[in-house]
Amino acid sequence: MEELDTIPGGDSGRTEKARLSFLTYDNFPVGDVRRPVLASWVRSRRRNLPADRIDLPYVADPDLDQPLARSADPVLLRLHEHLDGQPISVILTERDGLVLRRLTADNELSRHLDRVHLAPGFSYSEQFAGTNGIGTALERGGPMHVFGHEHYAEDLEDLACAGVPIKHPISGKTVGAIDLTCWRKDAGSLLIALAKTTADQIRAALLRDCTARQQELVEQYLQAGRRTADMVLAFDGDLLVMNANARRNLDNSDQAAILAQGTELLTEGRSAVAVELPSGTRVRITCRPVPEGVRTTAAVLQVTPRAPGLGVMTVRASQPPPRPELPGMVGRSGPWLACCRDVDNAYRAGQWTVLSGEAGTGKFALARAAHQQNNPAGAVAVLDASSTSDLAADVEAELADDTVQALIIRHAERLTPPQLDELVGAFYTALEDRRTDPPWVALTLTVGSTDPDLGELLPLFPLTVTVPPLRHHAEDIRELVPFFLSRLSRGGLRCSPEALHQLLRSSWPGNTAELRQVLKQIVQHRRRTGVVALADLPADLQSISRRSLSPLESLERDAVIRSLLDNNGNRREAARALGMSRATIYRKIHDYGIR
Ligand SMILES: Nc1ncnc2c1ncn2[C@@H]1O[C@H](COP(=O)(O)OP(=O)(O)OP(=O)(O)O)[C@@H](O)[C@H]1O
Repeated sequence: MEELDTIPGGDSGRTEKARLSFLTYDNFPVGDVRRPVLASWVRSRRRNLPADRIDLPYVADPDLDQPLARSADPVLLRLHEHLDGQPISVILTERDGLVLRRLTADNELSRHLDRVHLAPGFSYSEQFAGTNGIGTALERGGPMHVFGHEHYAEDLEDLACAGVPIKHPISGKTVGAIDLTCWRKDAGSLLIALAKTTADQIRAALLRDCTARQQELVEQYLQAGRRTADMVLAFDGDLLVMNANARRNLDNSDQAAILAQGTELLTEGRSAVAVELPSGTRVRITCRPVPEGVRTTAAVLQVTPRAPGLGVMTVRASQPPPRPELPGMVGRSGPWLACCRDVDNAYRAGQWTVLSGEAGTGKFALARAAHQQNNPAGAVAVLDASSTSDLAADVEAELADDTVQALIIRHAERLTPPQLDELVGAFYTALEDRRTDPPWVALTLTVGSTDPDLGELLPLFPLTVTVPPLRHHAEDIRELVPFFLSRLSRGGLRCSPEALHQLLRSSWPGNTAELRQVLKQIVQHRRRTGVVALADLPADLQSISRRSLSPLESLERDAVIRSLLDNNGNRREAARALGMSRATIYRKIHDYGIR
C-alpha cells in the first residue's frame, strides 16, 4: 500500500498534465503518476475505451437474492447510517464489476453518479469503465483508490473512489467489491481505510452466514438420514457429504450425475426427478434446498432406487445435457439445441421435414448438417425453388437417382400454386417408381408473420421444425462471432468485448446470415488481423440502444420486425398494419435498434 500513501491530496495539476500527455502524445509519464494507475491507463487504451466520456452497457438487473448481497446488506446499511448524510456513496458490486447496491444520502452526488452510470445494473469493470476504484481494484485483486484525473474517463474527474475486492472467507475467491465514492474535493486517505474495514465486515458476515447455512445443511442431512434408509447426500459449493449407503453404491460418475441433477433441480426450483444413472441404476432424486424459500446453492438430496418399468430419464456420464454435435453448427442455447435435436432426430427417423423460419436463420445449413452428421459419405442434392425453372422435373430426377441419400429443397415459399401441384405429382410418381428406401427430404420455408400455404405438399412432410430467429437465441452470438471471424479471416481476427457487447444488442432482422455478412464486410474492408473494435462496426450498429429490453418490449420489437418483413421494409405499411402512427414506428425502429 506504499503507493497509496504517497499521494497526499490524491490529485494534482501534475496528474492532469500526465493524463493529457499520455492520451495525446502516447507519453508514459513515469514518476508523475502512480504505477498501478499508469498500468491501468495502458490497459484501458489497449481496450480502445473512450477517454472523453463514460459509455457503459446496462448489463442486467442486479440479483439481490444471492449470498453476497444478503450478507453485505446489514453492513452496508449500518455504514450508510453512520455516514449520516455525508456525500459518500456506498457501493457493492459483483466480482465482474456489476453494481448490485448503491446507497447515497446526498442528492447532488446521487444525480452525478446516475449521470456516469455508477448505478445498479451497470458494470464498472475496467474493461468497460477504464481506470476506476471498482474495476481497477478487481483487476489487480487488491485495494485501489483512484482520485480525479487518475480516472481514465474524463466524466469521472470530479470523483474519488476507493475500492476493495471482497474475498470469500472459505474458498478465498473474489466474490465482489465494496467501493466508497465521493467528490474529489472531499477525498482523504480515510476513504480507503473505511472501504477496507467494510470489506472485512462483509467477509465476516459471509462467514457467519456460510457457517450458519452449513450447520443447517448438516442438521437437515442428519435428519434425512434418520428418516430413511435411502442414499442421502448434502452439498454446498465445494462441500459434499454422503451417508454410507451412498458411498457403497455410487461410483464417481454416478455421484457427479446426481450432483449435476441436484444443481439443476435447485436452479429450476423443482423438487424431484427420475433418472437412469451412468451405471444403469434407475433412481428418483428428491431435492430439499437449504435454507428453503430463498435462492441457494445448498441442498440435501435423497436418492431412491426405482423399479424397472417406471419412466426415467437417462443421464450420461459426461454430465452436460446431450448436445447434438451437428457439424459446422454453432450455438448452445436451449432454443437452438432443441431445434438441432429435432432436425437430427427427423433425419435419423427418415421423417420428411419442413424447416420453417425467418430468412437467414440457418434452415438450409441445419438440414445439410443433419445429413453430414448421420450420413457423411452419402450424396445430398440441393434444389432452390427460386432459381430452378422446372422444379418438379428436377425433383423426379433426383429421386430416381439411387445414390442420392438426402434432398433439400430451398425456398418452398416461392412456389406458385400450379408449381406446388406439379411438385406433389412429381413426389408421388417418384415414390411409386423408386426403390424402397427413399432419401430424406427437407423443405426450407422462409416466413414472415404468416406461414405460406404448402397445400397438398404438407401431408408428405409430417414434421415442421421452426428454426428460431437469432434474437431468440442471442446468447449464441458469443460463439457465432468468433466462429465466423476465424473462418473469414483465417484465424487472424478477434472481437473486442465492447464490439461483441454491441453485436449482442442488435435485433438482427436478417438473422445469422446478416451477422455473418456484417463480419465479412469488416474483414473485407476494415481489418484482417488484430481486434475488431467498436469503431470497426457499421455506424448503424454502433448506435444501437444499449439497454436490456423487458419481455414486453421484446414482444413489441418482434412485432415491429415482423411487420416490416411482411411489408418489405415499407415503414408506412408496417405502421398501418400495426395500427401505429408513422412517427411511432420510426421512434420504435430507432429505440430498438432495428435496421
Ligand atoms: N448456428 C450456426 N452455426 C454456424 N453457421 C450458421 C448457423 N446458422 C446459420 N449459419 C450460417 O448462416 C448463413 C445463413 O444460413 P442459411 O443459408 O442456412 O439460412 P436460411 O435460413 O436457409 O436462409 P434463407 O431463409 O434466406 O434461405 C449460412 O452461411 C450458414 O452457414
